[in-house]
Amino acid sequence: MLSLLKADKMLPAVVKLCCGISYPHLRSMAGLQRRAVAVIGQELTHLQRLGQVQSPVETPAVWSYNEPKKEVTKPEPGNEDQLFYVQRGREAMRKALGILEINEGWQVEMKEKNGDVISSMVIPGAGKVFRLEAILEASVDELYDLLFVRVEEMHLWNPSIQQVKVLKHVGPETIVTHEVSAETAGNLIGQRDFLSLRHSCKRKSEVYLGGTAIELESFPPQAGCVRAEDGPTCIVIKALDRDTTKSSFTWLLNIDVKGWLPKSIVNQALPRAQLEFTRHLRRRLSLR
Ligand SMILES: CC(C)CCC[C@@H](C)[C@H]1CC[C@H]2[C@@H]3CC=C4C[C@@H](O)CC[C@]4(C)[C@H]3CC[C@]12C
Repeated sequence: MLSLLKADKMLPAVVKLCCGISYPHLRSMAGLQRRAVAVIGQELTHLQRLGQVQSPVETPAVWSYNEPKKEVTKPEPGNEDQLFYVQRGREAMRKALGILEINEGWQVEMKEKNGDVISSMVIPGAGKVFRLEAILEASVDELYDLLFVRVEEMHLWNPSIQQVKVLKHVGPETIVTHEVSAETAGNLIGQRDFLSLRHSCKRKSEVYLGGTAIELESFPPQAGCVRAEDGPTCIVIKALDRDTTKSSFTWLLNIDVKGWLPKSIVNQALPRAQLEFTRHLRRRLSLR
C-alpha cells in the first residue's frame, strides 16, 4: 500500500503524527530513545531543505504596535548597509516591545520558587511567544556588559550555547551575530544555529536588547545544523527603584526552531531553555 502513496511526502507527516500521539510516552523515554526522535526530526529537516518535502506556507505576522519614529544614525560614507541594519534592528525591537506591551491574554506557563514567571501568548502569524519575568541581583550596566558587550563569551558561562560570534559591528549599538545552540539545549530539539541582527538601546537605568533573524548570502545554513529563526525578540532590563544592584529582567522569546517537530515538544522546550538560560546567568552573576 505504501507504494501507492508518495512516500517522500507521507513520511514526515506520519512521523509527526506518531510523535504527537506518543508525546506522553516521550516524556518518560530514556536518553537514547529521545535522541533517536531528535535525529528523525533533523533528518526530516534535511529532506525539507533539499526540497523533497513541502512545508506549510507561512503567513506574515500581524503586528499592532506603532512607536513614533526615531532619528536614525547617519551611515558612514561608503557603507549603505549600515542604515538598513540599524533600521531593521529598531524595527525588530519596536515589534517585540509591542508584544511586551500587551497587558492581557498572557497565559502563565511556569512559576518558579525563586519568583521567575514564564507566560505565553499566541501571536497571529508568529506563533507562540514566551515571556520570562525575573529579578536579577545585578545592575543594569553589568547585565548590558554580559549580554551585549561580551556576547561572544556567553558560551563560557552558558552550556546551552556552543558559540556566539559577532560577524559585523554596525556601529556601537548594532551587531550581526551567528549563534549556535549546544547539542543538549532544548533536549529533544537538535542543535540549531541562528543568524541575527542584535540592536541595543542603553539608557541610564534601563537597557533594551532587541533582535531579529536575518539572511546573508555569504552565510548560508551550515551543514549538520538546522537554521532556526530568533525574533522579533527583546530583553528589557530595568533598575529596581532605588536599589541599583537589582534589576528586573523581562525577556520575550520568539523562536521558530524549524524542522519537523510536534508543537507540543517545541512549546515545552522553549520555556525550559529560557529558565535554564536565567539559571546560568544567575550562577555567572554569583561568581563576581
Ligand atoms: C530550544 C533550542 C532550539 C534553543 C535553545 C537555546 C536558545 C535559548 C539560545 C541559543 C542562542 C541564544 C541567544 C544568543 C545571543 C543572544 C544575544 C544577547 O544579547 C541576549 C541573549 C541571546 C538572545 C541568546 C538567548 C538564548 C538563545 C536564543
